[in-house]
Amino acid sequence: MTDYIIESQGLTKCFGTKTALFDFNLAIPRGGIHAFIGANGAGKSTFFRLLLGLESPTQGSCSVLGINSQELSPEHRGKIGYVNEEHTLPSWMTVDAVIEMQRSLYPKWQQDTFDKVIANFDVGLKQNVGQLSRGERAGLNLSMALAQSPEVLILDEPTLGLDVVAKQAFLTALMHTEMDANCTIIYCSHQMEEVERVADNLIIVEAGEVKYMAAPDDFCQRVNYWICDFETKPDKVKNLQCVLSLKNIEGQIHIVTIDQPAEHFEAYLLANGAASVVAVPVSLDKAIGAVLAQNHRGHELSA
Ligand SMILES: Nc1ncnc2c1ncn2[C@@H]1O[C@H](COP(=O)(O)OP(=O)(O)OP(=O)(O)O)[C@@H](O)[C@H]1O
Repeated sequence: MTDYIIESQGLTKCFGTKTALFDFNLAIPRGGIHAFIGANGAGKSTFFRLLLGLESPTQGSCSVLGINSQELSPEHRGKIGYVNEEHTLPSWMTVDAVIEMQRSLYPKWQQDTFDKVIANFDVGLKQNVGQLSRGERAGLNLSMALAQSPEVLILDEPTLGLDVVAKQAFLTALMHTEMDANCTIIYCSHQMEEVERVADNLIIVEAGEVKYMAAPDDFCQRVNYWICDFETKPDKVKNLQCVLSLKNIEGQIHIVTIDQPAEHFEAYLLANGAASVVAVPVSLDKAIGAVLAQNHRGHELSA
């Protein structure tokens, strides 16, 4: 039987008249890095807050480590790490005092992990936390979260605002530690190059629902990209359900489809006004971009 470390069933969360999550069903197996992807306001952070028991569901339920999120004890919480974009830490304390505080709170604290990860960042132990740069604060936060030896680590936009070097250091530290510690990492980011680099599994959230869950390569294989010459306007093609996007770029029609066998679709295009059809490889970035764009703006056509 699969060991699911995170599960949700029929999870719904409304804020007044706004529905942030609706019938959100998910089962995440233990281990690996699972990337949450979705447009702004899709419901990702709301799901994390429900998972951590910081909010209560309107309907349905979710669990982490096999425990209903509304019933997490301090001991369970000690097995869950959470890092968000704000990297909130007590600004008046010195770095070594914060580390000492964390070390005393987490019985499974691993000093060697902390030392290895913090070595990627230029953090002085005697500095006040408030004096650290954003990247240094992110590094300190990640080092402490990983040293806690969490079974689940939730990273919600952890690299927001970091420069390229700090971002690389963050990702390198994260990937090495994940392999060592075998914890399950939930990684939420809008940065597709990061997702491409770290994710074993993609969870694409759209308007409060789980839309797709697949390994990155499997997801890419479901998406096709076509460049065609049309003699007439491809209006019929535009409205097909499998078409994620259709754009006129310098007189050629670029079409992205999902879950549509390539040979069938090529024949369909040729039978419906295309004079020529060329299939081009799809990057993960493009595949995800097309899925998110569909929900954002609907299909585009300026033919
Ligand atoms: N406390 C709240 N009160 C009212 N509405 C809320 C509250 N928290 C979230 N929402 C709404 O719920 C929806 C989902 O928000 P959420 O923060 O989960 O999105 P997200 O996917 O994390 O977005 P982003 O990528 O922009 O961070 C949004 O429309 C948001 O305005």
